Amino acid sequence: MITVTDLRKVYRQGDRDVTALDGVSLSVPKGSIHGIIGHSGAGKSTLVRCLTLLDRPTSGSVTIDGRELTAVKDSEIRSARRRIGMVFQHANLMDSRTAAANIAHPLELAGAKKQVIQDKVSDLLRLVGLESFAGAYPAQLSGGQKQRVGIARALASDPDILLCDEPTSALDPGTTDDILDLISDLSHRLGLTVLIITHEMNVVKRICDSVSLLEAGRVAEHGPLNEVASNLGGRLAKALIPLPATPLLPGDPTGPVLELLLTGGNATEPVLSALTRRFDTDVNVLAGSVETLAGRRFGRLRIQLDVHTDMTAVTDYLADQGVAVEVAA
Ligand SMILES: Nc1ncnc2c1ncn2[C@@H]1O[C@H](COP(=O)(O)OP(=O)(O)OP(=O)(O)O)[C@@H](O)[C@H]1O
Repeated sequence: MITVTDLRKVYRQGDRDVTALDGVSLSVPKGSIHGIIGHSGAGKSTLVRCLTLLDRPTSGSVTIDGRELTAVKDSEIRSARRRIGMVFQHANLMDSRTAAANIAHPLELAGAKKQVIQDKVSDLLRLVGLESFAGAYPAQLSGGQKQRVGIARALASDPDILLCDEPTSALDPGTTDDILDLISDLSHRLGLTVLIITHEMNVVKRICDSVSLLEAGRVAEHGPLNEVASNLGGRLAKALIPLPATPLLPGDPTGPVLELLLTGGNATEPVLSALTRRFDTDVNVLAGSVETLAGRRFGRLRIQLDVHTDMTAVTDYLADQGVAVEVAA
């Protein structure tokens, strides 16, 4: 379990202070996958540096499985870091070492015995699906295979958590999905707690159990995926279930426009035809999107109704049906 409480990091730049993290709190239950999403400059790299003790936070605390990281003495930093497996955007492998020797490296540094290293490395190669690539050099591996070696190396010291910093940003979409599925599978099989830092919503959609939106050093929204996706007005919901813009063109009808969010059961129910029958109104679908997130279906619709429709009655009816409604225009 990872618990971050009121973490602040202020950098001194010339004669002014830059607040990179402004009271970040988050909690990631053991064995789950939490995504941190944010634009450039939001504070993601600073958070990674504070979590890996590359930077000391100005205030606040970080605990991993109950152990306070921020209290670790400088002399204990190296052993504390071994509890955190790091996966980066680029695998940063040593070109002169084979895949197996790259994975062995942290074990050698920790002084493990030769036989222990050999056994562990072959287990790890199997775990990441690279049994037949033990002797391959990085130049002979694809981007996805290199990332698999990087993941195996991160797991070599049996870490309590896996911290992935933009692990798929340099990969093509198919390889991205393979690597994300591998991380998800490892988390489930090993009971590994994973924190994944990304600017790609696809990463959150595919494997995260929960997510935090980082903005200007603060957590703007957070929660389990199905909770944030159910919040019609939320930015995470808009990003998780995006709708294309539908600007009005000359000659378009001018009736009221509604945005609807259908979750769980009602995402598959014929809400629109019920609406048409009940209110004797035409429904014009302007945009729609259906996503399956955390095993649940979410539908988002932008619809336009007949200009004479009783909007209060419609919104009341939809709310009764458990459909979240926002009047867009
Ligand atoms: N060493 C530093 N000294 C001064 N300011 C810094 C330092 N590191 C980061 N910052 C500032 O802190 C803020 C957050 O930066 P950070 O690199 O953590 O964002 P980020 O979300 O990782 O962005 P990106 O996705 O572009 O890497 C920015 O305003 C940045 O200029």
